[in-house]
Amino acid sequence: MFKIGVIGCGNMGEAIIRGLTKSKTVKSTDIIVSDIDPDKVELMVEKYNVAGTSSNRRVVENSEIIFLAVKPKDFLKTVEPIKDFFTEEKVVISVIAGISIQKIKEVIKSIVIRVMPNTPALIGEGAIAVSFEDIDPIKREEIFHLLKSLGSVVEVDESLMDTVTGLSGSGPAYVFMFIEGLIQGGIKGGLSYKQASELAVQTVLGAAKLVKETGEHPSVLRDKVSSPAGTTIYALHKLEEKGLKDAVISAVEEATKRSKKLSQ
Ligand SMILES: NC(=O)C1=CN([C@@H]2O[C@H](COP(=O)(O)OP(=O)(O)OC[C@H]3O[C@@H](n4cnc5c(N)ncnc54)[C@H](O)[C@@H]3O)[C@@H](O)[C@H]2O)C=CC1
Ligand SMILES: O=C(O)[C@@H]1CCC=N1
Repeated sequence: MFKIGVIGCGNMGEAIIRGLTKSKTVKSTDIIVSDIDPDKVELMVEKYNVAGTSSNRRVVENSEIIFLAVKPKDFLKTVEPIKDFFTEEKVVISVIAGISIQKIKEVIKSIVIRVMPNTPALIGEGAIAVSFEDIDPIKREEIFHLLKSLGSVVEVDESLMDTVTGLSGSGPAYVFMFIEGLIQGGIKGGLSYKQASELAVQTVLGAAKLVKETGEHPSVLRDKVSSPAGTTIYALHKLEEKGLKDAVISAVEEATKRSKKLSQ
C-alpha cells in the first residue's frame, strides 16, 4: 500500500510530486503516480524515484490519499471508469480548477478535499488554498501537514475557490509577465539580460518578502520607496496612467469568471 497516489503528471502533478519528495514529508517510495502518457510516468520515476504505472485504477486501489491533477475536461473521463475503487476511507485531493467538491462526490464516495495550489509548489513555495468537507480532525491535520510541504496554506470557503484560482492559481503567470517587463526595461536602458534578470528577480522576491515579514500594507511600503520629486513617484504616475493596478484587478476577475465557467 502506498501513502500517496498522483493521477496526472503534468505541470501541477509534477509540482506536487517534487514538492512532497523534496520536503521529505513523504518518502518517494510511498508515492505512486500515473498518467495516460507513459513518457511522463517514466520521467517522474526517473527524476523522483517514485513508483509509476499506466493504470489509474492501480493508483486508486493502492493509495490512501489520491491527488487528482488532470485537466477539468478530463475529470469525468479519468474518474468514471474507476469510480468504484474510490472507497469511503480514501481521501481524494483535487487540484482541478472549477470542479466542485459536490460534483466530485456525485461520482465517488471518498472524502474529497479541494485544493488550489500554484506552480511554485514545485520548490515548496506554493500558495495553496484548501476547502474541506466534513472530515475528522486528525485527518484534517494530516492533510494540512502534507500541504504545508508544498508552501503556504490558507483555508477558504469553497465558494471562494474561483477567486483563489484567479488570484494565486493563475497568479504566477502575471508575476512572470511583470518580471519580463522589468527585465526588458533594464535591457532598454543598457543592462545585459543576465544583469537585468538578476536585479528584476531579486526585486520581486525582496519586495514580496518585505510585505510578508513586516506585515505592512503594500501602499505604506510603496510610500517608503517614493522620495519627494524623486524617480519612483514619476514611475508610479506612469503606471497609474497605463492602468497597471486596474489591469491586474481585471486579470484576477477574468480568471475568476473563467474558473466559474469551467465549473458549469
Ligand atoms: N498549471 C497550474 O499552474 C495549475 C493547474 N491547476 C489544475 O491542475 C490540473 C492539471 O493542470 P496542469 O498540470 O497544468 O495540466 P497538464 O496538461 O500539464 O497535466 C495534465 C496531465 O494529465 C494527464 N492525463 C490526461 N488524461 C488522463 C487520464 N485519463 N489519466 C491519467 N492522466 C491523464 C495528461 O497526460 C497530463 O500529463 C488542472 O485541472 C488545473 O486546473 C491548478 C493550479 C495551478
Ligand atoms: O490556467 C488554468 O486553468 C490553471 C488553473 C490555475 C492555473 N492554471
